[in-house]
Amino acid sequence: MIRVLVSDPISEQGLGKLLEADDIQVDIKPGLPEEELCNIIGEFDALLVRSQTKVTAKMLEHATRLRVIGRAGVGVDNIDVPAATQHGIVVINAPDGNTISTAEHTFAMMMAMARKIPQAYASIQRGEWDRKTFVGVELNNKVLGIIGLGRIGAEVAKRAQAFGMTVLAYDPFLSPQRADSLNVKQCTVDEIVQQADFITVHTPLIKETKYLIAEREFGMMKDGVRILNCARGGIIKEEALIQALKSGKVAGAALDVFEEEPIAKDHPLKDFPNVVLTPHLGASTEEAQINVAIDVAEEIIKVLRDEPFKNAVNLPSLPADKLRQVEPYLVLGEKLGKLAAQLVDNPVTKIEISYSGDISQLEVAPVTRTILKGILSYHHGAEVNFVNAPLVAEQSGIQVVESKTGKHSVFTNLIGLEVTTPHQTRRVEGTINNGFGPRIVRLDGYAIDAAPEGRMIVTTHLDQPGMIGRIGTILGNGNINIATMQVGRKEVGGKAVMVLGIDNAASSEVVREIAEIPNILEVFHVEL
Ligand SMILES: NC(=O)c1ccc[n+]([C@@H]2O[C@H](COP(=O)([O-])OP(=O)(O)OC[C@H]3O[C@@H](n4cnc5c(N)ncnc54)[C@H](O)[C@@H]3O)[C@@H](O)[C@H]2O)c1
Ligand SMILES: O=C(O)CC[C@@H](O)C(=O)O
Repeated sequence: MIRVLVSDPISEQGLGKLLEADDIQVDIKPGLPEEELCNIIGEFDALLVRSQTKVTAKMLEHATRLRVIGRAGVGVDNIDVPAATQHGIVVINAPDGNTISTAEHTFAMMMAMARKIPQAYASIQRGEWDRKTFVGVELNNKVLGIIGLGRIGAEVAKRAQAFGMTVLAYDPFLSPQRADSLNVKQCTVDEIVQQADFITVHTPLIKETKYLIAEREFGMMKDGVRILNCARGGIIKEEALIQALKSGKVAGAALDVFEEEPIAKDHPLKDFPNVVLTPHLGASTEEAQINVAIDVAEEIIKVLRDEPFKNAVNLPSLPADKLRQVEPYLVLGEKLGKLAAQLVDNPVTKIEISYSGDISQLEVAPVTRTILKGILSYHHGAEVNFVNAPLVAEQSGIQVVESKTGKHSVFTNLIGLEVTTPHQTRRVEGTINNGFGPRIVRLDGYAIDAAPEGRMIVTTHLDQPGMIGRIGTILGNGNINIATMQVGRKEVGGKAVMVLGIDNAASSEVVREIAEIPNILEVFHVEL
């Protein structure tokens, strides 16, 4: 039985598909302390979290069965993603489900700050009727600077234009076409901070965005600027904001997120009458919580059932149609990797992968991963998988070179794989042959045609009369049936390659006997 642990409060309505699956048992245990999570995590195949559970490297040390961590939301900063990758655990998120909620919350915060609504409400609650203190500003004709124009930033831009604002935007991945289609003016961060009346950030919190807005940027801003953060605490430096509020440079701030959450009871930001604070509520709508739970539950089921999934944050993301196009090559790639690994000694120092013909037009990153997995799992064991194979290669100091060439002179599609160790370089090539599926078509440049499956005896030898017969006799004496045979050579009497498909495993004794035949150069017992 597949077991899933839900360790944060997540909409049960959204989790429907997981809860209804016959082969999946779901344990809902929100709020467990780290110690207890460490004790039980080893029993689960999947972990589903929101933002409270901290998925630490320490916890992952105990997660011996875990295949996937699902985050019901966008930000994965509560998950140690590098540690998950190291353990070969897929991390998926639900990036779309709370976009509108967070964009609307940003807007609610902007309006609340501009019109001092929370302060006016608090005054009414105190029994006052004060119509002088709470004079606000209009959004109309103001300049809004958006830093980070992804899903949420773009929705904020649309709403701002409906309110008559001019929108400036900075995002390193913003194309001029996208900027045009969203009717925003592309600017640098410096231009934004100098020109905007309102500034809002919608980036993830990463090395490049930590303290993106700090003392220097506040110093460049217009007097009376208003600041919003509904993304992550730490993109705007709180200490610098506090100083800018004190000096009067900043006329208002609206914050949903903080450098430390929950904020301290005596947090200085609470003391400013012109600051509006909410406790990380951007995604807190009924709709968003159902949406993210549905999205993440569906994705977790796909990962657990080995079906294609799309929202992994530690894998190259590929739309489903593109993934379908490369699917046949995934099997071929892994088999070529396994074959090459069994034909070379250790340590592997370089892996060169070339894609020719049809496949060179496709997104090959997943194929490269399966090739690396095929090679590395032979030496590193089951802990190497699709998720961590590139990392294991890097950590092992293996140089990985990927290239694409156009049409191939012989094959409509071809994957070439060259594996180098300090003592040798070996090249295997494979194709997808319409009607015949994956085929190994060359070994060290010798033409062969073999299905990459089952057990094989692979030899290199000198092409001389009687070689095939002698090998056949040894295998026959060992009660090993030959299912298929392929011999490739370049010239009569020269070096040749033989690939024998065999029905049962050959003992090391049998392999040694073959190796002792005169003019046998190498013999390998291969299992694919
Ligand atoms: N308050 C909440 O409850 C809440 C809810 C959802 C999301 N969020 C936060 O909002 C963030 C944005 O969410 P999204 O769905 O729009 O994500 P997204 O990935 O669609 O957009 C993020 C954008 O930031 C841009 N970016 C990256 N580095 C940048 C940099 N150095 N400078 C400027 N832009 C940069 C990216 O190119 C991308 O376009 C999330 O990372 C999450 O932390 C908060
Ligand atoms: O789970 C939440 O409510 C916060 C979600 C939000 O910060 C996110 O990154 O998706």
